[in-house]
Amino acid sequence: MVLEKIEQANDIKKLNPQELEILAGEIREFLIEKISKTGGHLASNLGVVELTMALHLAFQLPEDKIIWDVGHQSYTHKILTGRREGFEGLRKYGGMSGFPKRRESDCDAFGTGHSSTSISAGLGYAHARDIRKKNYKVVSVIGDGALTGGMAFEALNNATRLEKNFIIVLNDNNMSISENVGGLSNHLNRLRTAESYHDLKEGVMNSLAKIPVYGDWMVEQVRRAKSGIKQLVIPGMIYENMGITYLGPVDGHNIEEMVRVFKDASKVDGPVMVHCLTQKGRGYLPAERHPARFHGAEPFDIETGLPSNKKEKAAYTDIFSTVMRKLGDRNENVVAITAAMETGTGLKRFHNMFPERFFDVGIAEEHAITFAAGLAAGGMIPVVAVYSSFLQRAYDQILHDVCIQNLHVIIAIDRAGLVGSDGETHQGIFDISFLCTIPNMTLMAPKNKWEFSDMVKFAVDFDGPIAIRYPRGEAYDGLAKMRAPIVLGKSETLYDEEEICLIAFGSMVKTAVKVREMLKERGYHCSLINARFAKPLDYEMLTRTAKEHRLLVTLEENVKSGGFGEQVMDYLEECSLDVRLLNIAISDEYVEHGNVNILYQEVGIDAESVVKRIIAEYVGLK
Ligand SMILES: Cc1ncc(C[n+]2csc(CCOP(=O)(O)OP(=O)(O)O)c2C)c(N)n1
Ligand SMILES: CC(=O)[C@@H](O)[C@H](O)COP(=O)(O)O
Ligand SMILES: [Mg+2]
Repeated sequence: MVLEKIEQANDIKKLNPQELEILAGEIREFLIEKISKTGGHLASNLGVVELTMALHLAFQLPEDKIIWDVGHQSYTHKILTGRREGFEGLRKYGGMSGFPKRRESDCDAFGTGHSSTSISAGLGYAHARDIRKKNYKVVSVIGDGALTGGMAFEALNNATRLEKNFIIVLNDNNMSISENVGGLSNHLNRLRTAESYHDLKEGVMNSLAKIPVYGDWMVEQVRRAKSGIKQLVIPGMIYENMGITYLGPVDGHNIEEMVRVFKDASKVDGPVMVHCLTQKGRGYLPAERHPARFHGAEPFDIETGLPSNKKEKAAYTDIFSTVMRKLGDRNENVVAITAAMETGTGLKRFHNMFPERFFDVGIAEEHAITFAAGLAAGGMIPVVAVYSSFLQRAYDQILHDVCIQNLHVIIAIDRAGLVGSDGETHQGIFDISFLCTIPNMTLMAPKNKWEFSDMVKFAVDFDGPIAIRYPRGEAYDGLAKMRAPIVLGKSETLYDEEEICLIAFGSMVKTAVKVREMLKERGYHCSLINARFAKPLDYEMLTRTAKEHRLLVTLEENVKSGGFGEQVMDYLEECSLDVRLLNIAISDEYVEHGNVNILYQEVGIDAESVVKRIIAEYVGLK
């Protein structure tokens, strides 16, 4: 097997052209086989096999810096840098990450997970190189989806002041997770159909040479032009006008051609964009046909392409999808917004039913929030559905555009809490802390699927900024009969006893039910409150429970710092309420990838760990 000849970075350079072709096939087989078992970002990776090989042939690692945008397409890069074995434990606890990590390899120049950072980071690297008088190449690889993110444009704008070489490889597969949308995508579509870089180059030179008298002189001038790259009428004029040399389009599955163009690009002084055309999912028919389904794939059967594990229960995302469809029907002012996560956030059905009230704004969370603020100011009821970790990008927009003006924008925060295999970049464990610092914001979290549905309806009838956080995966269907109406800033008492009072927020109610049962078995008496609101807090409930219990325990799937528990603590202190308080939350650290049940144990918020901590605390009181 040619693949076995690849043991470390740059081994690929020892292969002959026939072996390179075989290697591309073997890498694809390897990826399909491994990801069918572990799950992972299959379609994006199948699309960049040749592109990655060409980069590794044209550049020298780890001296040269390749910076992957998002990083979900870095699997071939991992294989070519000696990490083939790591695929056994891909995205598993203690195993190899699905994203580039500086601590994993010196060939991973920059850690990622979130989109549209690669040009900024690459530009930083390039300036650092020049200031420190080093001589390496910097290559940022960005997808057409990631290029829709504001940061990418900010970086392109800034890159034009660079005088030395900096290569931006645009991996254009005409897809984000779903179909890529917007003006940029239209622009790239036009470039896609332009003549290829090489044909154009040859064509231009031949035509020039035929011009009488001046032809040869002109060819010579072009040859001498900036950096020796011969370009005249370039389809990527938008980049050229900005001061970024554009080379393309290039066939992103032709290794030889790409290596030639990358070498050409290395000679350019200043920023240069190489536009490569690739096919998402290439080489595996189900992924070619359904690139969105195989973007982030669960384990699947290779023959059929169908998921290996059957989904038993509805996810919170499914409930959201149903409620949004109903609300869209009931209220024609309801509009839905996603930042390129139509499928992931469950808005596909809303899109199909109300296309004129659905907006995919591209990978642009900051814009999504301010756009929603504008819609609200204009009389609509916008619902922005967004993953917790991506919402981190829009802090200022929530504060400046939504909350100062007290606008009725609803933020549906999916993937709030630990998400599992995507790891530290994607864990949604900061939103309680960053949202509760903002005046005028209201933050809720449901205990189960019915309450979630009630909360979405409550949010639509509300007036003002309001967010609902809910976790990835299965919606809890316990406590079905407990369905008291939602009242602003009011909690729900589920069990009223004495001694210990568990006050749980959102997803932690499910854990708290288990904790309470375990404590009861050990002879403790336990109240259980479903907090429902982290902001505003239920002050009346806190005052009462503080007086009636010896120990209050807050539970949340968020970092402790600035979280629900710390706010409860502040209130108890402010009111000099004399009761012992234990905050169950995630400590001040990033949580790596792995199965969420393992992660709960790791961070100490699983039922067994919580029971141990409560008993230790309570015993200490006696
Ligand atoms: C800030 C942020 N928002 C959303 C995402 C989710 N996301 C991951 S990959 C992706 C699409 C990227 O498209 P593209 O860059 O074209 O890469 P492709 O998968 O097509 O190779 C999105 C929306 C993210 N990682 N970061
Ligand atoms: C790379 C990325 O950001 C997304 O593809 C993400 O992995 C999707 O996560 P879910 O599987 O939770 O939708
Ligand atoms: Mg793409």
